[in-house]
Amino acid sequence: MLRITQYAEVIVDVPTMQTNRPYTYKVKKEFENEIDSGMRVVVPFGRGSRLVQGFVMRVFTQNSFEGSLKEITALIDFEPVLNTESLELAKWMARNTFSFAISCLQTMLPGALRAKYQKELVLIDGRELSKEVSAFFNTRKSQFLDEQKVSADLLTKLLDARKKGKVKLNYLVNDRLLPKKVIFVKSILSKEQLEAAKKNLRANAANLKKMLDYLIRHSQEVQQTILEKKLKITAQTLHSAEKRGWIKRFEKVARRNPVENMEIVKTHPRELTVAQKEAVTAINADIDNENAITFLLEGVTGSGKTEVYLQAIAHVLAKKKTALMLVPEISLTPQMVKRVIGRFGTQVALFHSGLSAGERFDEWRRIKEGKASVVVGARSAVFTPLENIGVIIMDEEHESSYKQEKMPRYHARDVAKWRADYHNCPVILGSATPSLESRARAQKGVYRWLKLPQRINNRPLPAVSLIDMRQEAKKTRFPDFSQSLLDAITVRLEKKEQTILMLNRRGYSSFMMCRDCGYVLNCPNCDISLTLHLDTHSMKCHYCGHEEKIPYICPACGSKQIRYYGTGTQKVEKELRQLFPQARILRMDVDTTRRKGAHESILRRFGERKADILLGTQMIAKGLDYPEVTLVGVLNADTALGMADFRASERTFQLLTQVSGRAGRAQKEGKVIIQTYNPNHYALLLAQKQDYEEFFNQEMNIRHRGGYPPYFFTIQVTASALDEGNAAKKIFETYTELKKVLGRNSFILGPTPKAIMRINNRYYYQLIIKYKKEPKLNACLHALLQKSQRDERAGVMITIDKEPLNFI
Ligand SMILES: Nc1ncnc2c1ncn2[C@@H]1O[C@H](COP(=O)(O)OP(=O)(O)OP(=O)(O)O)[C@@H](O)[C@H]1O
Ligand SMILES: [Zn+2]
Ligand SMILES: [Zn+2]
Repeated sequence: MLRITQYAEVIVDVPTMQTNRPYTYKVKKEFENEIDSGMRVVVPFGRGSRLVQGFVMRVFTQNSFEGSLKEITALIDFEPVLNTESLELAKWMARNTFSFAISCLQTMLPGALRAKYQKELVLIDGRELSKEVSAFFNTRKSQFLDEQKVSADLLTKLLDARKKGKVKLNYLVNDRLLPKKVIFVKSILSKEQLEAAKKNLRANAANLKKMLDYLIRHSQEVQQTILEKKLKITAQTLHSAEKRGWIKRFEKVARRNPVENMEIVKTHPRELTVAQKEAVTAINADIDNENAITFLLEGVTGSGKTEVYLQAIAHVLAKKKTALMLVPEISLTPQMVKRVIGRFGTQVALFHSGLSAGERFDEWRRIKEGKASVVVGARSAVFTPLENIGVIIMDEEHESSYKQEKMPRYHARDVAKWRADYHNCPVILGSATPSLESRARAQKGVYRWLKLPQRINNRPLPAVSLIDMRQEAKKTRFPDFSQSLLDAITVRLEKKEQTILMLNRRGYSSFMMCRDCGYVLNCPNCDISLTLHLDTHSMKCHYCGHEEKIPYICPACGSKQIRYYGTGTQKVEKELRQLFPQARILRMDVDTTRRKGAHESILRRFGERKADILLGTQMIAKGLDYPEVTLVGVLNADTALGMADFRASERTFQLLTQVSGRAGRAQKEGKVIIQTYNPNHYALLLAQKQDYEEFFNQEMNIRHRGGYPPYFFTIQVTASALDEGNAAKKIFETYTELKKVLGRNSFILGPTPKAIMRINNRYYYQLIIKYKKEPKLNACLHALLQKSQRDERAGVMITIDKEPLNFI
C-alpha cells in the first residue's frame, strides 16, 4: 500500500568520503512537524550506519520509496541555522571554488556552532545493568560517550541497554552555545522604605549603608558585578541585602558586548567635498534603483573614502534596509569601529577574529534575529545572515586576506557580488591602490569607476624619500637604521610629534645561522627555517608550530658562533631603546597583540599620545588616522620583492603607498623615509611618487608580456601525500588529464615541487593552468577531484585553487 511520507535531503559530514551529493533520508513521524531545510541532523551513514552530522538541504513529501531508506536519528537544531540564501550560496560556492559542500555550509556558521556535538548517555533505569555498564556510569546519572575511547564490547553493551530502554542517548552541542546569563540586582522597596531601613541599620554596617544609599538614588536594575565594583562590596553584602528583603536578584540573557569598554563618541555626517558628493550621489542612485552594480572607489590615502561608505550606509538605513561593510582583519582597528558605531550606534554588529567564540555567536544571533542592521567585519562576515541588504562595501579591496587560503578557497569579493545579485544592491570596492584585476575591470566599464583624487582639504600627500641601504648599512653601528631616518626621528622627538616605523613581515628571517659553517636551524617537519622568538625564548616554526630551545652550539660543527640573523621587531625595538632612551616606544606585532584587546590598547595609547614611536609589522600600515603622525619610516622595503611571485611588485607598491598614507593627514606636513636595497626598482620609485595610475600602466605592460592575470585566469592544482613519490605521480597524472582537455591558447606551468615542498611531513607538488576561455575546464577539474577521492594510495590529496594569490 502506498503512503505519503516525508523525506529530507542531507549533506553529510564524512571526512574520509567528501561528496557534494545529498543523501535522502526518511523523516520519522516524531520529526515531521519539526524538520526544515537549514537545520542540522544526525543520520546513520554507510555500511556500519555510523552516526554523522549533516545539513538538511530540502524537505519533501511523496509516495513511499520502494526500497528501505534510513531514518534521521536526531535533530541537532530546533530551528534552521541557515536560511535559503545561505544554502543557495553554499551550493554555488562548492561548485565555484572546488570545495566540498559540507565545508561551505560549515563556513557560513559562527565557530561556536561548528564545534562538534557531544553524545551523552543518561541512565533511566538502573536495575539489572551489566557490570560494565554500571561501571561506566559509576554512580552518576549521565556520562559523556566518546565512541573512540570505549571498547567495542562496552559499546555493544551500552547500545543493548539503550535498546532495552534503560539508557537514553542525547546529542549535546557544545555548551559555549548557551546564551550568556548575567545576574542583575533590583530594589524591591520604595524610597521611603529604604530610608527607614537605613535608620535601623547598625552603625558599623558600612557596606549595607553604601548599598542602601545607592538603592535610594538608583531605582533601575543593575548588573551585579558592576555594582560590586562600583561600591567596592562583595557578593556577601548583596546576599545579606537580599535576605533582608531589600533587593531581588535575577538572571537575564546578556549580550556579550565586544565594544563594552570602548569610548564611543557620537559622530555626525560631514559636509562632503565635491568628489565625495559625486561618489555618494552615484552610489545612492543605484541603491534606490536596486541595481546590482559594482563600483570601484579609487581614492588616495586620506581622501575620505570612509565618509562615502558611511553616507551610503545611512541612505540604506533610511530605506529600512541593511548594510554589510567588509574590512581587512588588520585594519579593523578600534578607530574604524568607533567611526561606524559612533555614527550608527547599537544597530551595528561586529564580526571578526578578535572576538571570543561567544561574542561572535551573540553577534551572529543578533544579525540573524534582525536586531542589527549594519555589519562590520572581516572576511567571514561576508556570510552573516543579514536580510534585505541595501549595499555591500569592501574597503581595501586589494587586500589578499580577503581570499581564504584553505578550503573553501573563496574570495570575499566574489561572495559579496553573489549576495549583491541575490539582494539587488550595489557593491562598493574601495582602495587607494586597487588590485590590478579590479582596476582593469573599471577601465573596461565592467565596474563603475569613482575617483577621489585629492586628500581632504587638499592636504598634500607626504614627501617620500628612498634611502639606498647598500651604502648606508656600511656606515652605521645599527644596520637597521640609516642616518636620515635617525635624524628624522630625533627631530620628531624634539617637536613632540609622532612616528610610525614599519618592519616588513613578522619576525622576518630572524633565523639562527652558524657564522663558521653556515648551518641554518630548520624545522624537522617542514622545509623552512625556525624563527627566533625572544618572548618565549624559543625557536618556532610558523607553519606547523614546532618549537624547540635556542641552540648555543652549532649542531653541525660544534662552534659557539651560532647567532640569530636578520631583523625582527623585538630586535629593532631593543636597538631603538638604545638609540633613543628618552623615547616612549610601543611595539605592535603578532606577539604583542596575541592577548585579547591588546591590539586596541596599543593603538589607544598611541592615539592618546602616550607614546612617541609606534613600531610594528604590516599591521600598522592600514587605516590608521592619527593627526600627530608626521613621520613614517619603512625599515626594509624589499622583503616582498625577493619572492618569486609575479604579484611581488604589486604588493610592495600597495604596502608602501598605504603606510606612507599614514603621515601628515591633518594640519602638519608628513614625511616618509623608505629604506631599500633596490632603490631603482619601479615599484619603489612609483611608491615614492605615490602614483598609482603610472604603476598600473607599467605593471599591466609587464603582466601582458608575461601572460599573467588580469590577462589570463589562473588555477593552481596541488597534489600532496606523505610519500613524495605519490605526490609527484599524482601531479603528473593530473597534468596528462588536463592536457587532453585544454585548448591551444591555454598553458600549464609545471608540474613542480612547491617552493616549500614539505610542510608538517606532507610533500606538495603543484601546477598552474593559465587560460582565457576553457568551457570544459570546470567539469574536468570537478571530475579530477572526485576521482582523487577514490585514490587507492593512502593520503593522496588534490586541492584546486581558483585565482590563487600565492603561487609559491
Ligand atoms: N568631507 C569631509 N570634511 C572634512 N573632513 C573629512 C571629510 N571626509 C573625511 N574627513 C576626514 O578626513 C580624514 C581622512 O578620511 P578617511 O580616513 O575616510 O580617508 P580614507 O580615504 O579612508 O583614507 P585611507 O585609505 O588612508 O585609510 C579623516 O580624519 C576624516 O574624518
Ligand atoms: Zn657550524
Ligand atoms: Zn614546521
